[in-house]
Amino acid sequence: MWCNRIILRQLHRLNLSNLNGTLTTSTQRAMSTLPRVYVTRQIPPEGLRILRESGQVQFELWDSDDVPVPREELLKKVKGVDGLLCVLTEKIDTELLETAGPNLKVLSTMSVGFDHLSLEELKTRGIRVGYTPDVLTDSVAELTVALLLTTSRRLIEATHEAKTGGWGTWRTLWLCGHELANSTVGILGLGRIGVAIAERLAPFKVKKFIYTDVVPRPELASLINAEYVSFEELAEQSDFLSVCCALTPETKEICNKNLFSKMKNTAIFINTSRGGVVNQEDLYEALSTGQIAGAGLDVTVPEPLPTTHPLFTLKNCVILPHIASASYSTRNAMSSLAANNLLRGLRGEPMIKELKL
Ligand SMILES: O=CC(=O)O
Repeated sequence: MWCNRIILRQLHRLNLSNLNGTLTTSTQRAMSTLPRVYVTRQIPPEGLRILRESGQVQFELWDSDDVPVPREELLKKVKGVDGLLCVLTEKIDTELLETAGPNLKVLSTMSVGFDHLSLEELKTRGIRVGYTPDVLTDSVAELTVALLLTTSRRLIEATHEAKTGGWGTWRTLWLCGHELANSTVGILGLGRIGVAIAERLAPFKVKKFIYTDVVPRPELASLINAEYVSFEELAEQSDFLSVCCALTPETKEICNKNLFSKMKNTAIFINTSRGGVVNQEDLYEALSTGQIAGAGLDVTVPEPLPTTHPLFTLKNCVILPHIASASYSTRNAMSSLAANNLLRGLRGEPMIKELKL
């Protein structure tokens, strides 16, 4: 047994597809009894190393980071697997779970968001779900601050002007934006990320933090001295409104005409959660008519947003390609956590970060 484990670790380090036919029968037999796992993306190296060296699973991988696994291929590969490690581009729905069959007991997503998962279906089937909160909080908060400043101080417009000859003499009101000092910052959905954003914004001399959520979150709010307000008050009072809530049926398109029409016309709207919380037609209307001053979006519907989308025509809309957690250290941490969640789940142990279904 001990010997088999060592051999298996070594084999997993190698590309097994090149070894077919050279494995001894007993090793092949030992391997075929290991839980089968499908990994839907070439995840960062740390997570793959953990899976390989565990000696606990046999896994197949969609070996690309540039192209998501085609749905048809995914459905083929999940048949009979015991575990699945996915990213946010894969829809884990009834069809997929049905195709996977009853062996599937553990799903691990390399994301903090879980709107790509049919939680009800997973619960009904007794499938445990791991995800990757916390390890990305710093990275997402940092990017949110960067996006907020880029949008409010019009940095994209400014570099464009400098590069393309629009930079004439120094002008008194040219490219003026809105500053954080003495402002009110509103947070829609106060969780770990909202707190981390506020902590980073506070040194910019923000006057007041306000937030709204389904219920008050006094413990988190006390960390940043934030006041609980209604949704309407959040809209009316915020100079900067940062969306940090999860996408659920309740929050779908919650940022719509109703919200934008109540906002100040000097306000900046920032979304680093999910594109689905925003009605993009209403946002376009609000931005193009000057109802609000600007928007910074790291997330859209769909992703990628077609380059012909009207939002791309607006100077006061900064759009990033969903990169909030994209730092090397964070993506490796997410990959490790996803791999460890999966392995623990398959061992029947509590995961490091498990969703309560
Ligand atoms: O959007 C990123 C994530 O959910 O991890």
